[in-house]
Amino acid sequence: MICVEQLTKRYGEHVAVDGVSFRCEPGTVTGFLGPNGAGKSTTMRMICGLTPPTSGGATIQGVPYRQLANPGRHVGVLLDASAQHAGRSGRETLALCARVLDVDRARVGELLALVGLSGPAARRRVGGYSFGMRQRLGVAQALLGDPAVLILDEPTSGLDPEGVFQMRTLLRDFADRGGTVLLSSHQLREIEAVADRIVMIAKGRVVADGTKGELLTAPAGTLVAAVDPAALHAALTAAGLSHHPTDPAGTFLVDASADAVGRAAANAGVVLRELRPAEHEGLEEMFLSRLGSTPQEVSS
Ligand SMILES: Nc1ncnc2c1ncn2[C@@H]1O[C@H](COP(=O)(O)OP(=O)(O)OP(=O)(O)O)[C@@H](O)[C@H]1O
Repeated sequence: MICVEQLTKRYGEHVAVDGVSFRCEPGTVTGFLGPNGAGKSTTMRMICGLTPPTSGGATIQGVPYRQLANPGRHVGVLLDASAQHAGRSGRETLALCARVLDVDRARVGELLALVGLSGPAARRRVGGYSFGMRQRLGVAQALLGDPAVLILDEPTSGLDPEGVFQMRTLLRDFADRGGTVLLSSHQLREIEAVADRIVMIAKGRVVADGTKGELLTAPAGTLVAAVDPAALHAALTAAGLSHHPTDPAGTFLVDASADAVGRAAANAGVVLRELRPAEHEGLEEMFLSRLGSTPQEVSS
């Protein structure tokens, strides 16, 4: 469990994070979204005790990060994949980390395999790794202490499509086994695919916080279009089905099931060219609508 209470960070006059509160529960993946400069990394750094908050606080498993004994056994953190010693191999990096965390060295090989870095890649120096390989190593490092909580800042950036899929599976499995995941990303499709909850911030403030079901509202009803929109309108009216046009081409959103709409059209002899359940608002639409219609300036 991660609890964030009224976290605030000021840099001089600039408020980078402004009274941010949210919770991440065991068994869930929380997607942490926001435009560039919104304050995601600063929030995560404060949760992990790397940046002192101006006010407010955060706990992991009920305790501030800095008070956790051997924190890597409780929380796995990936904030900056490039912050690894360039002269060590991937295997050496994890082996050293295993000693520090006092975990079984056998886990090193297991985790290298899990993130797709076994074999020759494990023996190469990290300085020669691509950014995606460093991300993979960083995730392996975060998992090494078998923590109950993961805090990952953009772990899928730089990953190839297979890596993105593996990461999604890995995080889903981790949460399904009772783990708590806080994950920031700009890849909205990834967040939509893996997250149970969404916390979105803009200009340092929370602008959305809820389950995917709560935030990505599904308009009830059916979308229907006919070769003759006027005839369809008449058929829906005759059947007593409430409806309104959604585009100039004559597609209607009907407040009824597809069965009922199809029957009304068939009874009136109306030829349909489209009949489907209305789709929910996607994460991209939610993201843009929460930012407002005007283009955002990057916070400076
Ligand atoms: N050490 C610092 N000194 C001064 N300002 C800072 C510092 N760290 C961050 N900021 C400012 O705080 C704001 C939030 O930055 P942060 O890196 O947390 O945003 P972010 O949401 O992670 O952005 P991105 O998606 O681009 O990574 C920005 O305006 C940034 O310039």
